[in-house]
Amino acid sequence: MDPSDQKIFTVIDYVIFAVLLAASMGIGLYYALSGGRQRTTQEFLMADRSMGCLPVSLSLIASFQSAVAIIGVPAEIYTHGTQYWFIGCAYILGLLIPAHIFIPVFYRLRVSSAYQYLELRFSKAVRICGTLTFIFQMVIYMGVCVYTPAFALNAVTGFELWGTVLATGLVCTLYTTLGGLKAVIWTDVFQTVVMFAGQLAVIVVGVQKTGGVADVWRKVWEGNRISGLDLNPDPTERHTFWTLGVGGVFLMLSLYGVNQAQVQRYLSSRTEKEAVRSCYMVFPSLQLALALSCVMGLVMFARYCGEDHSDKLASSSRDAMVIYFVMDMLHGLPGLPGLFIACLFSAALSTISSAFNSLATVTMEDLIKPQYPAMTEARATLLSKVLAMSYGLLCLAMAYLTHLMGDSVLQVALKIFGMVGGPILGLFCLGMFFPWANSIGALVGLCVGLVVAFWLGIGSILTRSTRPLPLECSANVTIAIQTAFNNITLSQPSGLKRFYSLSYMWYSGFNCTTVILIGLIISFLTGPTKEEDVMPGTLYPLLGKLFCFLPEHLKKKLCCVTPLGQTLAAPQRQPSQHKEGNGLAFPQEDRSSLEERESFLPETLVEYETAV
Ligand SMILES: O=C(O)CCCC[C@@H]1SC[C@@H]2NC(=O)N[C@@H]21
Ligand code: NA
Repeated sequence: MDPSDQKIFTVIDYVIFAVLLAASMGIGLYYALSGGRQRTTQEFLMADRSMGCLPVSLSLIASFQSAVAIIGVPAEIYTHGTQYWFIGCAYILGLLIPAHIFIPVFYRLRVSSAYQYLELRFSKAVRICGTLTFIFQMVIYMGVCVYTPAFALNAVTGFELWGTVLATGLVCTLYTTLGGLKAVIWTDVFQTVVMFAGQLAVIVVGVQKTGGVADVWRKVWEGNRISGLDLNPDPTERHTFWTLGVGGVFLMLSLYGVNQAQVQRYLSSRTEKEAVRSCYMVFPSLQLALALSCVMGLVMFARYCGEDHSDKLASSSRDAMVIYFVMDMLHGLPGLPGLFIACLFSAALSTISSAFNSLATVTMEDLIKPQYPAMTEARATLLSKVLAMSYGLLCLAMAYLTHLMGDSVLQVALKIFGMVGGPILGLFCLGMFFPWANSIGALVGLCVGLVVAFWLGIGSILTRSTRPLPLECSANVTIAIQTAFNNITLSQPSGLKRFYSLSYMWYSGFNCTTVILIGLIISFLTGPTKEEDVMPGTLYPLLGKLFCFLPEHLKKKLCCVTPLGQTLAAPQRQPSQHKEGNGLAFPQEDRSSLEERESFLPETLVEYETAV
């Protein structure tokens, strides 16, 4: 079946796609005209901190589950087998650590942007560098997210490419600009449901058309697509339990721990407990999303293994082959191709809108407001909307740049997170877990971390070649080819080549560690910070918890838990400066939330608060 010539999309398919765009617009308009009508930045950027854990948890998933995962993961499973599924093991620590370390610290500082933390802990310069790094990361990532669905569809179905990119970009910019974070979160909820429905439809139809579950299982098993637990410790091995299960934890922390898009959702929760609960609720839904995309890849393999389809897709990549598979399964079933298109664009829209909104937030809170503190709410909100619009247009330009990247889109996205998200994670860990770290150490650490990350990333693009598994699905052929492959002992790269061949799944962990090490070394060289000079509430006594077996005097030196009774030197700030939202001082809190904070913050902080 060559889909490009057959009429795939009936009217109903276009209607379903149009309904998705209209529904998203409708939610955007609803929040533009209801509630506070998006008149304050607290509402536009923080949803009035009024959200419940269900919408927040679905929105957390939608933010980093885009068309890249919907297309890239099945392509990954089809090509390399189910090893990638072990990334699910990283979701355990990857969500527990944000829930019990990052969320409490951010929530109790009541900041609007994660990068305000960097000023409280270090200095304004560190905050600005962190913000600019985040903007860089999200703009590139948005480009990949806009481009992926449009390119893949165009390659297979002739679906109008730039018209789609424009329609997606404009609809998304509009409802994000009109409805603010409330609209983004509720459209994310709707779009996540559509995303799951679309993938489920493809799996059900695909299994049915490939001869049923037993047949599919036999083919993927004999096709050597069910990967065992690969405990190979070699860090240059692309996908093993270690690179995915452990390296993936750092990837998850860079996204669900310190990425502004997720931090903003945690901070938009009604209470800290709601925020922690929403983080817990991400786990089952994320596992479901991972399972759906992996099973889709297995069904696709079962359908095509042994047949040679490369002629039909000579030009396009494995990614486009996923769309070919979907259209091959769904054509002739009116409405289902449209449902999958809606699923693809739901995945893209929910990620892009989260990126727009978080970019507008940090630009306002971290770059503009501190320069113009006297700006009125009305002007600040208007400016936030203009920013959301301009980031929308910028991402369309980035979409074109994506055209030039080589790898599979999943690999491109994960490399971006590793190369840029890793150093940012390192910066926050340096601040939260190491009281001695000072601003110079943080700045130099971040810069060196980014330079090394890009040196490694670009080096790997220039030297990398992944070895796909053979596409045969009869056991003996596959094993024969497999052993032949293994017998070609690839000359083990040495020195710099070995450095370049580090698995991209280790980028987050490697770059995070670089920032921490360099940051600590420079801090010690330039005079480490004394723990009493550190702003209370910006440290988490991780070392104290890790080394709880140490004797008390050693622990005191190591882990910054200020013993009870010593009141901290109250930072030289007048109570009048306690302004909500600028994050530069602790806002006056009513007793209730103060009690809530008691459980976590070093006791002395409570004394400090009551003393002030
Ligand atoms: O889908 C994307 O846009 C990016 C690819 C997935 C990003 C990471 S992988 C681990 C975690 N699980 C997800 O579904 N997304 C993030
Ligand atoms: Na998404």
